[in-house]
Amino acid sequence: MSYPDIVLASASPRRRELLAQLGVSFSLISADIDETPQHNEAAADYVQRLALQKARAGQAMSQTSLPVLGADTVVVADGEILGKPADFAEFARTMQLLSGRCHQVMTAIALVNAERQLQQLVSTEVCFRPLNAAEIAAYWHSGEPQDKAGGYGIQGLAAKFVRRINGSYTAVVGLPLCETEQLLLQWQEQL
Ligand SMILES: Cc1cn([C@H]2C[C@H](O)[C@@H](COP(=O)(O)OP(=O)(O)OP(=O)(O)O)O2)c(=O)[nH]c1=O
Repeated sequence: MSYPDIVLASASPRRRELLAQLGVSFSLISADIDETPQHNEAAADYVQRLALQKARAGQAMSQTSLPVLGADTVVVADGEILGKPADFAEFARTMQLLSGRCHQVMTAIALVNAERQLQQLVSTEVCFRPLNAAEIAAYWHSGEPQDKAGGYGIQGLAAKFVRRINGSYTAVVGLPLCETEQLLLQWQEQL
């Protein structure tokens, strides 16, 4: 079965590259939404709400009848949502939380048009070796952490911090390819 043509509602170069790996034909739209968590919002609810909001915003902006794909990724440690670090202090605190232990990376995807919506949540465990203050500072100055959830990129310099993962590597990078393909096929089947 072939995939539908879609619109990817994302400004993330990682998501663009990952989606291209599937061989899906897609156009891009950048949907800016308010990413503030609601009071006491659980991480799984938050990440699913944002993926859906991105897809809906992309759909409204492009006014397309094609399915629009939105995604959101957060790092979760001790139930706390760790988004993109605003400054070095926040980043250093995040790295201290992640150092020498395992955390969850949650990525939600949503595929929508005016009539339908499909959603999926993917949770992956990532385990870091212990990090020292000097390497945390050096990593910040590399420029890699600033635009990434949890302040790290598993596909980049932070690969050396990762002892093991249990789950979907592509979900950690920002778009779970196995589940995205299944969602696209499910969309086609239901037509
Ligand atoms: C944990 C982790 C996150 N990330 C990235 C994936 C996402 O791009 C980003 C999480 O921020 P998001 O808010 O999910 O996405 P985004 O703002 O980059 O893009 P858009 O909303 O336009 O789709 O962090 C990595 O690249 N590698 C990693 O190991």
